Amino acid sequence: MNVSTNSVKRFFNTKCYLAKQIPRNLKGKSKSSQEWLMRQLADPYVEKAKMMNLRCRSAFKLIEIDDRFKVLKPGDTVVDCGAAPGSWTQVAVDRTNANRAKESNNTGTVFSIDLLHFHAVPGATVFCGMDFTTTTAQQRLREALAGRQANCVLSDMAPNATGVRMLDQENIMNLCYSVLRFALAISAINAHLVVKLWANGDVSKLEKDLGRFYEHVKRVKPESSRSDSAELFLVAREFKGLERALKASKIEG
Ligand SMILES: C[S@@+](CC[C@H](N)C(=O)[O-])C[C@H]1O[C@@H](n2cnc3c(N)ncnc32)[C@H](O)[C@@H]1O
Repeated sequence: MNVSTNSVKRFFNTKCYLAKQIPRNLKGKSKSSQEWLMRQLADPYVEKAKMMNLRCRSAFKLIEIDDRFKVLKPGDTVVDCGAAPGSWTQVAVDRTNANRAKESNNTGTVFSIDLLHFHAVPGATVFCGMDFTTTTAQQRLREALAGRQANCVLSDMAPNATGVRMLDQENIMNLCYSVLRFALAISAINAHLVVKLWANGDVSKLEKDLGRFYEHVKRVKPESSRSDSAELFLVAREFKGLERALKASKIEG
C-alpha cells in the first residue's frame, strides 16, 4: 500500500490512458454505464486508491474510521466480513502489521470472508465463496481463530438490493445482527466492532443493542462515503465482555 515511485508512475500512465480513452469508452455504452464511468473518472478517491495500490475506494472509509477511532493496532486479531475485493483487508493487514512489514511492531492476524471469490491479500487468511451467516462459515472462522480472541470485527457486508426497501432493510439488518452475535462469541474484552447499515432503517435499535455490549457507540458517515449513498457505519468500541453486559442488562430489568 506504500506509495512507491512505480505506483505513482503507473497512476499517471493510467490517467493519461483513461483521458485518451474517455470518448472511446463511452461509445456504445448504456446511459447508466456512461454515468458510472464518468463518476469513477471524476472521483478523487478512485484515483487515490490506484495511487496507493488499494483495490477499491472503500478502503478510505476504514482508513477514516480507524484514524478517528483507533480500532486497529499492531498485533491485533481482526475478522473482516464481506471483504471482497479486499481493500478493507489491505488496510487491516497494514494497520495490524499482519504482513510483518514493520519488524519492530507486534504481528497481527487478519481473517477475511466473502460470498465472492477474490485474490489473496498477503498477510491475511481469506475465505472465499462462503456465506458468513451460515454455521459452516462461522465454524471455519472459529477453527482458524484456534482459540484466539478477536480485537476487532469489521463488516462492510451489503446484500444485493432487491429494490423493495423494506426487504433490503431487513436483509442488511439480519447481516448486522449475525455479525454482532458472532462478535460477542469471539471477541476479547475491549474489542471493537464496525458494521455497515443503511440510514433509512432502524439504526437506533441496532445502536441501542450495541450499547448493551460496548462502552461507546457512534454513528459515522465517512467523507469518502458517497453523499448519495444511504450507507453509514456504527462504530462500537470497548466490548464489555458478555458476563458484565448481561449482568448490567439484568439489573436494568
Ligand atoms: C461493499 S462490498 C465490500 C467491500 C470491501 N470492504 C472492500 O473494501 O474491498 C460488500 C461485500 O459483502 C459481501 N457479502 C454480502 N453478503 C454476504 C454474506 N452473507 N456473506 C459474505 N459476504 C457477503 C458481498 O459479496 C460484497 O463483496
